[in-house]
Amino acid sequence: MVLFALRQQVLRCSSHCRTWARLPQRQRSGCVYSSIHGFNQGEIKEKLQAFHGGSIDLLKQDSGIAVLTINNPSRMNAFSGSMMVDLEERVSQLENWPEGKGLIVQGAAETFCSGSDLNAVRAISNQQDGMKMCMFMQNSLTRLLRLPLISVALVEGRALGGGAELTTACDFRLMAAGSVIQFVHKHMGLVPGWGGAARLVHLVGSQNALKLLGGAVKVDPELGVNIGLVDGVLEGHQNAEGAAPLLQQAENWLSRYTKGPAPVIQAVKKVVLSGRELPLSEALRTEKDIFGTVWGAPANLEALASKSKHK
Ligand SMILES: CCCC(=O)SCCNC(=O)CCNC(=O)[C@H](O)C(C)(C)COP(=O)(O)OP(=O)(O)OC[C@H]1O[C@@H](n2cnc3c(N)ncnc32)[C@H](O)[C@@H]1OP(=O)(O)O
Repeated sequence: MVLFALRQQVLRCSSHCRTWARLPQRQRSGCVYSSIHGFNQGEIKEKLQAFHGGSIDLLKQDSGIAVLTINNPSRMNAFSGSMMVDLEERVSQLENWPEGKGLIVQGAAETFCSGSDLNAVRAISNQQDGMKMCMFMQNSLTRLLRLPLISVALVEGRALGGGAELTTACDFRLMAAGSVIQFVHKHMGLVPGWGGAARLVHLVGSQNALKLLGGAVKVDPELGVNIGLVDGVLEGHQNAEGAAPLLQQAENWLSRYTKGPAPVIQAVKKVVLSGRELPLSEALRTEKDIFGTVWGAPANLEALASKSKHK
């Protein structure tokens, strides 16, 4: 049932953009939790809104690459409750962006994100609220990862706790020299709850995931690359002499994958997503359907007419 829903989601968010946009949020979101799991999104949103501070800012650019900024510098970009709600809204905006091809997730003011805001955590430290927050963030980060955009986390400074989990909700991770990703949950008497452990196992394998979580290991760029968590290392810090600004470096890095028409780039992400999440026979059927959305479409006909050679 869940797999069928995912397949439908992958398809719907592909070719039938207008139909997709008309569907109720609940149906088109690809959420993990809904009312059948006893999850009431409106209720937890209202609760989270009470813990304000900071924002999640979205800039959609003509290049088809959007920049999502975690913006709460006075708390090292920790996620307040209202920022969790903001994130869910920004993800909805990105789900409805037909021209979109890529996404960069960064932190403001030279650091990535220090996880959930400990003031909010203290206020909702009871079991029930904790579970609701966990489900809310899992839904948002799952939808982020399932966007039909190629996404990259640009890690500068520290990505701690929930911030480390957020990096795993992107397709790729780039680290600036001197940066650290650290799943500090164990030191907080916790384990990841925003889906970070499940995604980490997929990214680096269970042995490495156990080491990173069990040892709350500080992952620097070199270790990150060695274990396959990190896809590239960027030169210097923002404004370092001689180096391009980090965001520019990340855009350059990403542009090799986002070059081309949006429907084709989105289809690329969708076939990989279905291969990643569905059993083989389901993934093959989904791939066939996604193939159907690009076969004979303008980009395909244009390429055929130009008799292009791939030398
Ligand atoms: C399922 C989710 C699990 C989680 O995410 S649990 C949260 C995990 N994160 C943490 O425990 C981070 C705790 N903070 C730290 O370790 C340090 O503040 C950190 C990030 C290494 C930065 O250290 P420093 O450079 O020395 O700066 P600092 O400590 O003076 O911090 C500057 C101001 O930012 C605040 N801050 C940093 N991280 C925060 C957070 N997560 N929640 C709330 N406030 C946070 C910190 O309290 C300080 O504020 P103030 O200037 O004292 O008012």
